Amino acid sequence: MSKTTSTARVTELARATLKRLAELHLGPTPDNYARIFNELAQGAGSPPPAGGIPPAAEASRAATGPDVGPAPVQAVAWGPLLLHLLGEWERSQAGLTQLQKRQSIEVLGPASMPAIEAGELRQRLVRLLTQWAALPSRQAAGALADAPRPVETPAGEAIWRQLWAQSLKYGLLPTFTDAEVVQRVQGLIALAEGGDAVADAAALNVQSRELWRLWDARHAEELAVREGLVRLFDLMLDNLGEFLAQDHWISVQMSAIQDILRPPLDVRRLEEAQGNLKQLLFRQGVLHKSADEARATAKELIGLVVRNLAAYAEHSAGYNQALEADLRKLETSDDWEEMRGVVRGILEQGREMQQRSRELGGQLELAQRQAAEAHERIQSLENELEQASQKLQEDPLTGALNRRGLDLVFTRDASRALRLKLPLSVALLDLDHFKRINDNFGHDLGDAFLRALVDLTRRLMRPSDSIARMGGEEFMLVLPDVDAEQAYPVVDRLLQAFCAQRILHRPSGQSVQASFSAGIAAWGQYEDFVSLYQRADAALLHAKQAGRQRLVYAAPAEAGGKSQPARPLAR
Ligand SMILES: Nc1nc2c(ncn2[C@@H]2O[C@H](COP(=O)(O)OP(=O)(O)OP(=O)(O)O)[C@@H](O)[C@H]2O)c(=O)[nH]1
Repeated sequence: MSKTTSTARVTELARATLKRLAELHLGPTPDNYARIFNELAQGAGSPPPAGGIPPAAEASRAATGPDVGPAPVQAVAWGPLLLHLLGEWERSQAGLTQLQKRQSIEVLGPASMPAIEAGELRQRLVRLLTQWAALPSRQAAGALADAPRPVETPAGEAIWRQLWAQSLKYGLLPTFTDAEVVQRVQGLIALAEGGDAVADAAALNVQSRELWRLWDARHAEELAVREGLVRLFDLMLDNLGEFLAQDHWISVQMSAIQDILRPPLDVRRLEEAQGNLKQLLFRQGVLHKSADEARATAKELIGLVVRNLAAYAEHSAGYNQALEADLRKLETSDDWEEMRGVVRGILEQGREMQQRSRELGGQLELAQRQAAEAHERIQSLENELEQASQKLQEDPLTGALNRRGLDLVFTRDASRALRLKLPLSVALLDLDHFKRINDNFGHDLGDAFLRALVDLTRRLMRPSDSIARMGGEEFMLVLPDVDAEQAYPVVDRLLQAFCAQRILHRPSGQSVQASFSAGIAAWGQYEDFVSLYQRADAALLHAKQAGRQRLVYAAPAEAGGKSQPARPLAR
C-alpha cells in the first residue's frame, strides 16, 4: 500500500468516525473519537491510527454537520452551520462535482453579499447544505479507495473565501462576546478577505477548525451552565417563596421573578420584566430601609424613656425612704435645731425631686413627640411599600387585580372560607359586543367602559369583594361569604348599574351604552381554581348564547366540575 493510499484511508476513516459520532449523538472528545475510530478500523481491516487523533478528526462534527433538516432555519446556529459548510465542501458527494458546488455558492450571491441580510444568508446556506447533505458520499461505506480531489480554480477559491469571510462577519461575529473568540474570528476574516489565496488557504482551514473547537467547547459549557442556573434559581425561588410566605412583599417579588423565568424565555420580555422588577426592587428597598430606620429610632426612644423612668423610680424610692426616716426623726426629736435641720433637708430634697420630675416630664414629652412622628413615618412608608407591592398585582389599565393578584386573593379567600366554613362564589363577566364598541367608537371608549366597570364594582360591592381582569374584556368577581343564590342579586345590581351608565363619545356626540353577561359559580370546598373557572366559563357561554346581558348559574361542583345545561334566571 502506497503512503498516499494509506493517508487517504485514514482520512476517510476519520470522516466515517465523525459521522458515526454524530449518529450516536456522542461528543467529539478524544476518547470517543479513538473508540469509534478503532471500531471502524477493525471492521474495515485497517490498523488504528498511531499517535492519537488523526488530522481529519479536527473536523469535529463538521462531517455530518448540524441537523439542518427539521430544525427551523432561524434556530440553526452559525457555528455548526459554517462547520457543516466546511464538511460538505470537502466531502465528495455522488453526482455533485466541485464545479457545481462552486456554482451553487456563486448563486448565493457573494458578489452582493455586503447587502445581504444575515438571516437571508443563513436561509440560503441552510437550503443549499440540506441539498448537499442528502447526497450519499461518492465511495460506498467501508470502501476506502482514494477519491480524486477536485482541483480548485483560483476563481472558485476566491468566491469560496469571500463567502466564508462574509458569513463570519455578518453571521457569526455579532453573536460573540468572548474577547478571545472575537479576536480569533476577526483574524480569520482578515485572512479570508485578503492576502495570497493559495498560501493562506491552509492557514484558513486550520484556523477555522481551531475556532470551531473553541466555540463548541465554550458554547456547550455556557448553555449547560445557563440551563443549570435557571433550574437552580427556580428551585431556590420556590423554596424561598414558601419560607418567606409571611412577608407579603417578598412573596410577591418571588412570584414576579418566577413569571419571568417561565419558559419560553423571550429576550425582550425578559429584559422588560427585569427592568420593571429592578425599579420596583430599588423602590421597595429604599422604602424598606427607611421603614427600618424609623422603627430603630422609635425603639431607641422607647429605650430612653424606659431608662429614664427606671432612674426616676429609683430616685423617688430613695426619696420616699429618706422622707420616712426624716418624719420618724421629727416625731421623736425634741431638739428644735435638729427639727429645723430635718425640715430644711426635706424641703431641699423635695425641690430636687421637683426639678427631676420637671426634667423627666420634658424628656418624656419630647420622646412622645418623636415617637409619634416615627410612628407616622413608619405607617406612611408601610403604606407606600404596600402600594408598590400591589402594583405588581394590578392591571394597569383598570386598576383591577391581574392574574397574579387574583391568585393571591383567591387563595386567601378560599382558605378563609374553608376555615370558617363559609361559602365563596365567583362571577365571570364578559362585556357584550365589545368588538362592536371598539370598532364603532374607538379603543379609547372601549377602555373607558372597562374602567367604568371596575369603578362601579368598587362602589357597589363590599370592600371584601374583589374584581380581577382575566384579559381583554373578561373579569372575575370574587365574592366571599355568599353562595351562588346570594351572589345573584349582587351581580345583577352591578349589571343594571352598568347598563344604565352611558359614556359620551365626544367626536360623534353619541352617548354609548354597554352591557355584560356573566356566569356565577359557587366554590365547592377543595375545588381547584381551574375547575371553578371552567364551570363559570361554561355558564358565561350559555349566557352569551341565550342572548347576552344576563346572568347564568354554573353547574354545581358536585357534578364533577362539568357544565350542565345552565339555568337562566329571569331577567
Ligand atoms: N378597548 C379595548 N379593547 C380590548 C381590550 N382588550 C381586548 N379588547 C377587544 O375586545 C374585543 C373582544 O371581542 P370578542 O372576543 O369578539 O367579543 P365581543 O365583541 O365582546 O362579543 P361577545 O363577547 O360575544 O359579546 C376585541 O375587539 C378586542 O380587541 C382593551 O384593553 N381595550
